[in-house]
Amino acid sequence: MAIAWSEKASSMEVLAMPPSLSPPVILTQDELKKIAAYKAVEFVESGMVLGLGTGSTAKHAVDRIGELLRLGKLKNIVGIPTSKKTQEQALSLGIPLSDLDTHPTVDLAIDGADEVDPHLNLVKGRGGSLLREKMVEGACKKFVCIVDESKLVNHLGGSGLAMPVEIVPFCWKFTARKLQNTLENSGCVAKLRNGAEGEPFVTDNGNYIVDLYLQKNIGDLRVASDAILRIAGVVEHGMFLDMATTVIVAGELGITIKNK
Ligand SMILES: O=C[C@H](O)[C@H](O)[C@H](O)COP(=O)(O)O
Repeated sequence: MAIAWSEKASSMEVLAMPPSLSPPVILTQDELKKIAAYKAVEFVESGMVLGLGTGSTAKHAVDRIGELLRLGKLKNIVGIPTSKKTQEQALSLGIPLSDLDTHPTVDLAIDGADEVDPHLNLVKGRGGSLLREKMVEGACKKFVCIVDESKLVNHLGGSGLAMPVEIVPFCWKFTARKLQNTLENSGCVAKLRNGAEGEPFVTDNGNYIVDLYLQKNIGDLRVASDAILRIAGVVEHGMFLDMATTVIVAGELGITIKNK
């Protein structure tokens, strides 16, 4: 399956696992995430402004950057975190932080994804951080996405899991209904995301998330994106179209690097 997906690569490199991790050792999903993350950090150079992603995969990359800084192997790094959680992690590791107001151009961002299609389009935001991620990764010269092979899909929405949309809390049911109606040809079901104790999940920006579940292919992604963004009440959606410049996939056969 991974090979069929790789055939769409504009440029692709398949790397063998390090000897210590070669089959028949069965790696956990978290170990695969860590392998992808460490590979991505090899792209980091001293003096860079870095977008620091959010989620269980990006966490490994942030840990590694902190470690290399501590060892003196990286110097003069400035990180721009994509969530409050990543901000806390980076601060705890002593990574100097900034923001897009001060550094409007980011050299490199490293972040995970929930889905990756054969054209390197992504679904992001199942952790709720899609807005800040899209702002930071949209300001990057290079965006390296890191995933384990379970994230590969034939088309966005193809996992059957959530396609997140950040919306304002005001009259959220109205906005959720509009979203569902807009994507009705895809058999869309829109559900408000709940957090702890059944309360609505609230993003770092004070907004809600509506998760879209699509029973059919969404079709033209640009058309769907534009239609979603035209709905008043929508802040941003989790489709990251043409944003990743590189995707690093860690799987049981090794690491695959796909470049745009
Ligand atoms: O909002 C969360 C982010 O978009 C994450 O990058 C995405 O959900 C992937 O997270 P994970 O690496 O934990 O699977």
